[in-house]
Amino acid sequence: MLEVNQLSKRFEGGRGVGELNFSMQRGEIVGFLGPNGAGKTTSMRLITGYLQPTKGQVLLDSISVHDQGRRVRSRIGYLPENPPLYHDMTVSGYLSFVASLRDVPARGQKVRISEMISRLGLNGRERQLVRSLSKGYKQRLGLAGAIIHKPDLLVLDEPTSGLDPNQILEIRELIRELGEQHTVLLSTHILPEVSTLCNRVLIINQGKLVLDGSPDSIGGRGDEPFKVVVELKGEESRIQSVFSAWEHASAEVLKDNPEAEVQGTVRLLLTGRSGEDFREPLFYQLSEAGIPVLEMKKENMSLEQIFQKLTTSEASAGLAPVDGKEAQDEENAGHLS
Ligand SMILES: Nc1ncnc2c1ncn2[C@@H]1O[C@H](COP(=O)(O)OP(=O)(O)OP(=O)(O)O)[C@@H](O)[C@H]1O
Repeated sequence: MLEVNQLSKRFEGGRGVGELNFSMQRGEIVGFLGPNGAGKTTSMRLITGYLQPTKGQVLLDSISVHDQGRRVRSRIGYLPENPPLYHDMTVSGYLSFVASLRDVPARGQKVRISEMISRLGLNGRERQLVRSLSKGYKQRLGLAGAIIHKPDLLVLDEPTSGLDPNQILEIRELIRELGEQHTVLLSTHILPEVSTLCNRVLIINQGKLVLDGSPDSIGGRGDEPFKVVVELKGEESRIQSVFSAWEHASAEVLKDNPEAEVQGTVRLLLTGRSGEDFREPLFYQLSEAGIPVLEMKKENMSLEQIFQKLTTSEASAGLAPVDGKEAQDEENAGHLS
């Protein structure tokens, strides 16, 4: 549905975004992550046609967002980080203003506005001035304005930023619902938000895309050693001897359970080679040695760990492709040349 090809924007000082390549299928909710200044807002403004690229193109169902602006933009809804709300308007006044701006046919406007009001939980606030709305309700109103023209693609720039925990949950729930009818690209700093809402994650760092994958698959990236944590019953010295020369993995005793000695249990972290799942030989090794297994768990890197790894100074060095998609040219990492 959305194709982003070689999309670049160069600002003075070499900042901006460089050669972004990714596509989105209808119905996906894609999380767009990156540290401050990585290029999320710039990318979103390029994708929505609010900013002209220095190079590259954005196609919505094969139509260029930049060449056929008005025609394509009517199919995109954009909620900027600070939605431009007019504070002296009422809630319904604002929605009717946006509806006209977005070419919602005059005949259907009233119905559409009342649909938006009930869909976004703004009932009872129709005549309230925008300036007197709480931040959470302003965000709801911004979202209502972004979808009033029934866009296919919804682009949300940090939609939960500055909200309190209850408002965050409410807006997240709304986004989840919107994701049932719209394709959503969503930038955020809140990593659990991505895990709970999105079926795909893009990570951008210093203007470059450094990861593209599903939240589940990126935890088990192919370039990481295969790791398993086991909880075993028995004496530590005997358990260690079982693994002292084991061919599949090295073992390290974890001292994270103060009750372990009293319980007569040992927790081990086993680290093997990347891509080699040794759980089956592990089972036979332990059963041969007569050591009961209380728990066995494959260790995946958390999204937080991956984010940190990809966006710190050694960012993007040695990245493996995820979900068959190559991370972008590592030589280009850093500021754009
Ligand atoms: N209009 C502009 N003129 C010059 N430089 C700009 C402009 N807009 C953005 N930049 C620079 O481009 C880079 C990317 O900025 P951008 O706002 O896209 O990052 P971001 O990932 O959205 O950051 P944040 O999470 O802090 O909102 C930054 O280095 C920023 O200073």
